[in-house]
Amino acid sequence: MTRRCGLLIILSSPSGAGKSTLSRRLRDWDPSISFSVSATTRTPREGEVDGQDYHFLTEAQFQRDVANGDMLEHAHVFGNFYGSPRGAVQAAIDAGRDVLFDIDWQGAQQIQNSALGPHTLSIFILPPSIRELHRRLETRGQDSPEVIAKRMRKSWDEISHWAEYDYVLVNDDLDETDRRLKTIIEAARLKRIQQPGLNAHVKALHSEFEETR
Ligand SMILES: Nc1nc2c(ncn2[C@@H]2O[C@H](COP(=O)(O)OP(=O)(O)O)[C@@H](O)[C@H]2O)c(=O)[nH]1
Ligand SMILES: Nc1ncnc2c1ncn2[C@@H]1O[C@H](COP(=O)(O)OP(=O)(O)O)[C@@H](O)[C@H]1O
Repeated sequence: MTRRCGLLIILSSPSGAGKSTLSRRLRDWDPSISFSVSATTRTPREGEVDGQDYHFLTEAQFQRDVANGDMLEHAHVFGNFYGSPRGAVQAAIDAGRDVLFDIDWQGAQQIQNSALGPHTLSIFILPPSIRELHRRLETRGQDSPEVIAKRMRKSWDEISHWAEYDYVLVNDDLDETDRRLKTIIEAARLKRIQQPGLNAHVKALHSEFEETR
């Protein structure tokens, strides 16, 4: 039987709109979803664990991985490099698991345009307002005022790609956004391409039909 290639679930949003929060909730809801731990050259935030939140690399290490073809996609965001290590994604795909990516629009485009494109499910998270986006970055309390200002300046660059995604959610009420996100994933899992076992099932139905008519 054809092996199932899981869904590649891509979440993008301007910084602070809530994708890390939603991504954590998704993984609690279904631990079989494999989170693609990105590599980055940015400095770890307080509480971030290497290998869990990100693989924190030097720029030389990052560029070496890119040159070796070890990044499925990569991009320069807010002055740092970010990329999705290919090996872990391939291992999850080989195990038939869904993979969750928290990446920017550049990474989303690269995966959508690759051979894996037909298996992607892309979701863009919009904030309810720019003012609320700013408030969330401030209340998250993890970035300096300069870093927050930079992310706010760049927010429109990200938002302007909203229409390139399969689904768009306005993350106003967190529980409601979370519920909608799970509904989208449940529906995508029922797409024909996600159920290769259907071919065998329909074949069996056909044999039975021929025998009984
Ligand atoms: N292309 C790409 N973007 C990434 C990757 N990992 C994170 N990003 C994006 O980089 C941006 C900054 O991420 P981060 O520094 O964690 O800040 P945060 O979004 O405010 O939590 C966000 O838009 C992420 O989606 C990756 O592996 N590839
Ligand atoms: N719907 C929401 N309503 C209010 N606060 C939210 C909501 N979603 C996320 N937050 C908060 O906003 C801040 C930024 O969220 P986060 O998930 O870190 O964003 P991102 O990963 O997109 O940068 C966090 O403090 C988070 O708890």
